[in-house]
Amino acid sequence: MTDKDPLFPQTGAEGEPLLAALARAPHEWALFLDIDGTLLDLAETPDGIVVPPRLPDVLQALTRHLGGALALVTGRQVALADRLFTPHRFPIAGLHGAERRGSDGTLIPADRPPALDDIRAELARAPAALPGVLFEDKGAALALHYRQAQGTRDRVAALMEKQLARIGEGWELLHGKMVVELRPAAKDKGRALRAFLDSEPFAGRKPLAIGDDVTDEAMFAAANALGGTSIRIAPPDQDTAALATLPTPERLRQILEEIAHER
Ligand SMILES: O=P(O)(O)OC[C@H]1O[C@H](O[C@H]2O[C@H](CO)[C@@H](O)[C@H](O)[C@H]2O)[C@H](O)[C@@H](O)[C@@H]1O
Repeated sequence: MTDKDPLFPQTGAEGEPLLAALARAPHEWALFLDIDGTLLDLAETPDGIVVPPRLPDVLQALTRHLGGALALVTGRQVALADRLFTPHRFPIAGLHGAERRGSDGTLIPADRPPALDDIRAELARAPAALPGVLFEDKGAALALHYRQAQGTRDRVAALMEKQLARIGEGWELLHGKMVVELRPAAKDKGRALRAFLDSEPFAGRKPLAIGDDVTDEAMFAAANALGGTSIRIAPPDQDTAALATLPTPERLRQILEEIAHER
C-alpha cells in the first residue's frame, strides 16, 4: 500500500473480490448503484445514453437475490431513470439525493422554489451564446453540459456561479463530468444512502456503493463509515474515498450479469 492523502485512502484494490463477497452472501449486503458512467457508458449528450437490453432484467434479478436491497443513486431525475429501466422500478435517489423513493414506492420529491424559474429561463438561453453547450432541465435542478464545447468550461462555470449567487443559501454547484449543476445543497448521495439503510429491507445490511464521479464520493464515504465498502469505476490510481476500483461500466455489467445468472 502506498502513502495516500487521508481523505482518499484507496489502495488500488480491485473491485471484483468485493462483488464476489456480495454474491456469496447476498442477505448480508445492500447494493447502491450510480447510473451514468457506472451502469451505463458515458455518451456525448445526456440523451445519447444506451441501456443494454438485458440490463433492466439483470438489475431486477439482483434485486430479488438481495431481498430487495438494491437502490439506484443518481444525478438523474427519478422519472427519467424509471424510463431507462422500464418495466422495472427500483428504490432510487434522484438529483444526487434531493429526491428519493424507498422500497414502499413513495416518492419524496425535491423542493422546487419559484426563484428557480428565472434561472431556468436564463440557462435555457445559454446554448445560443455558447454553441455546443447543452442545457438540461431536471425540474428541481439545472445543468449546463460542455462535453461538446470543452473550450467553454470557464464561461459555463462563471455563468453557473452567477446563478448560485442569485438563488442564495441552500443551493450548491456540483462540478461533474463536463457538467456544472445547480442543486439543493441539503441532501447528497451519502445522506441518501444513510436514509435507505434506516429503512427496510436495507436496514442491518452492509452497504456496497458503486459510482464513477466526484458526485459519488459522499456515497463512498458513507458506505465505508457504515461498515460497508465502495468501488469507483476509474483507473486504479484515481484519488477517491472508494476502497477499490473497476475499469469500466462494461466490466461492472458483466460481473452483475454473472451474479444474476449464478443465483
Ligand atoms: O449520478 P449519475 O447517475 O452518474 O448522473 C450524473 C449526471 O449524468 C448525466 O451527465 C453525464 O452523463 C452524460 C451521458 O453519458 C454525459 O453526456 C455528461 O457529460 C455527463 O456529465 C446527466 O445528464 C446528469 O443529469 C447527471 O447528473
